[in-house]
Amino acid sequence: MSTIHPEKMIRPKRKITGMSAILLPYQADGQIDWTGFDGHVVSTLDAGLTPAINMDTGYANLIDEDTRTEALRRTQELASGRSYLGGVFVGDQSGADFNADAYAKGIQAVQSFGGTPILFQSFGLTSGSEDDIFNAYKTLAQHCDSFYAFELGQMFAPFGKIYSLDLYKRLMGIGNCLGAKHSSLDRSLEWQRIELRDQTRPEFLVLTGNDLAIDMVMYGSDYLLGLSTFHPAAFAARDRMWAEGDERFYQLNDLLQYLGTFAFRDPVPAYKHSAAMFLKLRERIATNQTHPNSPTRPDSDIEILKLIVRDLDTYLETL
Ligand SMILES: CC(=O)N[C@H]1[C@H]([C@H](O)[C@H](O)CO)O[C@](O)(C(=O)O)C[C@@H]1O
Repeated sequence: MSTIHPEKMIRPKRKITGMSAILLPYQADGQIDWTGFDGHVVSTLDAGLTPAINMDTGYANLIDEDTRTEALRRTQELASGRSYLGGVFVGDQSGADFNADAYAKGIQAVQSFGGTPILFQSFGLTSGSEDDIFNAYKTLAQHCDSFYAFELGQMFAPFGKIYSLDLYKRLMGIGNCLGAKHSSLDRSLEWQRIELRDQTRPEFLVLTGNDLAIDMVMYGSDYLLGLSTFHPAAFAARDRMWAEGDERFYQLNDLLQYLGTFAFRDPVPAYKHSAAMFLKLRERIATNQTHPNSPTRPDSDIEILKLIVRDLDTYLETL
């Protein structure tokens, strides 16, 4: 039996840290829409959220080195001193050894543009024993000023791994590891992490990646979501309401959750097309095109997303 009592964990008026995975938009001719990217990074920063670039929403596993670097260069300039996260993705194959050099290179690239690295898992990072995994993070931590870890369920990526609580505790003991994104879609596992964090290192950020349970912030999670890229200002407004004890938090959260449940339905990776459709409807980007190798949604989604845009706009106007 679990010892977790979620009802006792609710943390009213907590200040939420919001991080948002930035969508990489495309033009009709298949080129990257850098103007749309810039605008989106700026509106995320201006809303008060921390942009996370070169994440899954930025097609981390599909883009080339030059694109990754260009995203970093632009974000550094736009952030002008404000903090942002850059994904460090190491593509390898099942059975591969841990490639510390490839991680170090990615970390160095993010840091050279003033970003904070968030380390994607890889086969090489997650396939060994818990001691091996811990030692790998210890090695990588030496290359970082500070960094974030990332746990990903296997339904998302074959190299993903959700760690034992014991290993999670050891990772929290790495001083310059500021937090970890948790993407298991399992509330219990996330509550366990929050509880452990509260007991051992209260300032460590448990960043929910659960777009199907965005209310995890009520219990002590912060977030690094793909969903918040659809409407950074709405997320920021919701977070402020929680911090102020404003009961309107709940209705805004409900609207955003409806969007999340729709956009992150099976097949989940097509959420990037949903995001592009939504941002296009909101006239934030020029097209709803995705990376050519990314799965798509049917056009019939657009009518539903239009209703959600309308409901959100109507609600935000009443505030
Ligand atoms: C449910 C979940 O974890 N969603 C997250 C996804 C998946 O982790 C990723 O699609 C797996 O490949 O990644 C993000 O979009 C991202 O980092 O860009 C954030 C989003 O909150």
